[in-house]
Amino acid sequence: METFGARLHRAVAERGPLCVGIDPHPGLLADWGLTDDVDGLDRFCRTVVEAIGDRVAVVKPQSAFFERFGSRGVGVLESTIRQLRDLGALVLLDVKRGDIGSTVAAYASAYLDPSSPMYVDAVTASPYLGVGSLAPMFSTAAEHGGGVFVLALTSNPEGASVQRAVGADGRTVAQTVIDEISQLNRGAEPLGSFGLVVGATVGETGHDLGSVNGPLLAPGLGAQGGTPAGLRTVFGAALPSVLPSYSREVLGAGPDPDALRAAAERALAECRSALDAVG
Ligand SMILES: O=c1ccn([C@@H]2O[C@H](COP(=O)(O)O)[C@@H](O)[C@H]2O)c(=O)[nH]1
Repeated sequence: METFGARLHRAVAERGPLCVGIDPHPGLLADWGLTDDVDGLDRFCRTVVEAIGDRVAVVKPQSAFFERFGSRGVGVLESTIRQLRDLGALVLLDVKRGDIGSTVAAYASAYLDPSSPMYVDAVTASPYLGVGSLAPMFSTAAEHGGGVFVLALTSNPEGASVQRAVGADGRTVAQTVIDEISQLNRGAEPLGSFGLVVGATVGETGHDLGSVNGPLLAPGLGAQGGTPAGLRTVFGAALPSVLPSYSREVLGAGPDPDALRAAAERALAECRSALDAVG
């Protein structure tokens, strides 16, 4: 079985280093001339899938925007996931789950077990009940070729007060997360399956991201003010492992599928040149 790290490495080689988020904000539904209901949600997602599902390496639906419509919204999420996977995109569900280990095991079955209706290639996870509490996600992901992206230094300004807090051993919370994920990825080739989330907005991190040997998801580009040029400052020598992620910046170009495609292509070109400028 091919690991998530290997599948991601191949997808990025074939389609380029870009993740596009599906975040159907009420304002975007309105801008697209859609109703703020399940039909509008479904139309929005089908348009995004049609425009980019066969060309973007990773697509990241934001679960919150589906959950707000209850079970029918979750139904749209399930069918969006299926359509994206059929078109060859890797699906990273942004759901930021975390809990005590026995409950994390249930989340792992929900998202990372291929027999689940909500099965995706990877999920985002929150480490604030302890990275060790996420162990069932890591083991289920490893068993089925899935991936987990753990929050380390998030793109929002409020994150720093928790993530940069210093523990008894002198390391920040973020560095503890970085170290534990690096340990999980040790020796993996061509890339580990366990990633980190590090916002494109955080500036120079003062943290060691060089030994992670896994993907570094960089949200916060575009709408939150992060820029491709700024990625070098944030990631330094770890730049080759970065997976830049845009949602509103690309989605705002819709509803015309050609315009959405063009926005994704523009984002990819800018990220490629920023990432290629290493060294
Ligand atoms: O640190 C983080 C972690 C996750 N996100 C999520 O990414 C998108 C960003 O959307 P934009 O429209 O590109 O701002 C959204 O789903 C967030 O929940 C993040 O922004 N920062």
